Amino acid sequence: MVKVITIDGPSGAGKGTLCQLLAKQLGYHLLDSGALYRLTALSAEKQDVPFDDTEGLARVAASLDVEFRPVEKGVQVILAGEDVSSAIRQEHVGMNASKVAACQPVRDALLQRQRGFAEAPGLIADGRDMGTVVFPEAKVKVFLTASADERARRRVMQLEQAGLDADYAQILQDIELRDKQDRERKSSPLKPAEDAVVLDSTSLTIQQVLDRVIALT
Ligand SMILES: Nc1ncnc2c1ncn2[C@@H]1O[C@H](COP(=O)(O)OP(=O)(O)O)[C@@H](O)[C@H]1O
Ligand SMILES: Nc1ccn([C@@H]2O[C@H](COP(=O)(O)OP(=O)(O)O)[C@@H](O)[C@H]2O)c(=O)n1
Repeated sequence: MVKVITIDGPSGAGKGTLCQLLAKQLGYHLLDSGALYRLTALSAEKQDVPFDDTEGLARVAASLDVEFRPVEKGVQVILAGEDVSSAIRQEHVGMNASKVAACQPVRDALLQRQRGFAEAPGLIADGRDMGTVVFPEAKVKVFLTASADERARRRVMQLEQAGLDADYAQILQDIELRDKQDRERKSSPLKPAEDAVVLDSTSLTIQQVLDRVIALT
């Protein structure tokens, strides 16, 4: 049985950072499911598929030509031969990802692709519905949170470090809107699985978060 550890939670809680560290420490594979929704949004934008065209969006999701290439500083995301690692991290792409992610046919189109990442010796799965829908049998499930203020502060620092523009008030507003959309949608809403451990990282360092999750494994 492949071991799966699911890390779900809202934007900026520290999921991506934690998952990379866990994957490295445990020697497990990594699934960044949010990247698949971001790629669907970016591809739809490139192909002029409107965000209310459910069938069109599902076709885009089903036909994503994507490669996750491990590099020294994380993972390079290649879409149809083009490096879109930075492009998919833009705030507007995150917002559009949240729109396409509310569409059940898109979620259906991505489900098997996500499950395919579960290979020996194990998988760290990062997202919103990893513990509730995609890997409900996972033995270790974490729901990572932090206050909206702290998450916006972290995102501003992250974007600035990547040389991108970042306005705190705008980012806080975007984070709160995306939280609301993700929590209130009918399809796979953002919520802790019943058997998830809820971890609030607001006043924890990255190392403290990592230690607490390692202790659960
Ligand atoms: N516990 C923490 N304390 C302070 N900063 C953190 C913590 N966890 C993550 N960060 C930083 O916050 C930013 C957002 O983290 P990220 O892992 O991308 O969040 P998510 O994947 O949940 O959106 C990153 O720059 C990361 O280094
Ligand atoms: N398993 C997942 C992962 C992401 N998503 C959607 O994709 C968007 C972008 O996810 P992400 O994990 O890349 O976002 P951040 O937490 O990095 O801001 C989220 O706001 C969700 O709407 C989802 O619906 N289900």
